[in-house]
Amino acid sequence: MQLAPRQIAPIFRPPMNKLDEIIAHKRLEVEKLLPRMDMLRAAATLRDDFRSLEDALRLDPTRLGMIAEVKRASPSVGTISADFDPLTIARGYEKAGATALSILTDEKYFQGRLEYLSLIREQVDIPCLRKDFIIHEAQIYEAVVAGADAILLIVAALKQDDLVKLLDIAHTFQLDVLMEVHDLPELERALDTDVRILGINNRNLKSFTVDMATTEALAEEVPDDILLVSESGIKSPADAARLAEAGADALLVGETLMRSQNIMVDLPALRAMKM
Ligand SMILES: O=C(O)c1ccccc1NCC(=O)[C@H](O)[C@H](O)COP(=O)(O)O
Repeated sequence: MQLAPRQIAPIFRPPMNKLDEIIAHKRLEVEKLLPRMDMLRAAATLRDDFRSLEDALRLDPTRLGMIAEVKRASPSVGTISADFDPLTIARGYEKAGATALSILTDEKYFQGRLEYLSLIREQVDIPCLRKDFIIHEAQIYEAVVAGADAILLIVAALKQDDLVKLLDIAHTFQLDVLMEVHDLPELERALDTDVRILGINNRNLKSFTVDMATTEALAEEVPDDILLVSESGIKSPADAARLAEAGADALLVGETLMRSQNIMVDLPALRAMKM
């Protein structure tokens, strides 16, 4: 008697969204970083010159704080700046009244470099945030050694245990953390930690849709003592005023400032009156 061949059900794997893809790549980068982790941790403990992002954002009670982003390219729009000069951009932002800088250090997806952070940090006086996808403590030590005053932690990219652990390590180093959320379950997870600076990203990192209503919907749930930063897709003073009205304390703006032809006018114009 001949038996019918066993049917093997095909394994269904949903296609990776961009955030999953970036995180998968970060895991490979972290593997390469691990042999240097102990050395980086030791070097990181020597630093004591951190600039407080939180203090800087609280300094002016009347106007929105501005975290201006040094961003050469992005997955959603491709190349933003063909003749990219990170130091000139950063100095221009500082001169135009930025409260802090966000510097993309991811190479594969944003054409950034860790060296841009070190270079800029030496030449400006405002806090510098390492904008990358941090999933492991080794990246925090690397950020500290490179000169970061703050890092980004994306709730959607981390399990809760890791989120709490990485936040704790950052705070041990006096490194501020911008903790980023995009929806209510992520916000609830963020509020379950010692978060002090909360970013609401108007961009969905899985689909790239951008909607200012994201900040409007979530801001109501954020306690007053937590600094609220609205991020992404901010194009005009009208957008800024809308986000101030929603309760934002600060904005994080990349593409619009990168494309500005007159940063001395355009950057201050986005620093709307706080409500
Ligand atoms: O900007 C992207 O395309 C992007 C894609 C996938 C993950 C993250 C991404 N951006 C990170 C950011 O959140 C923005 O760089 C930042 O908020 C500034 O946004 P914008 O003012 O719209 O340049």
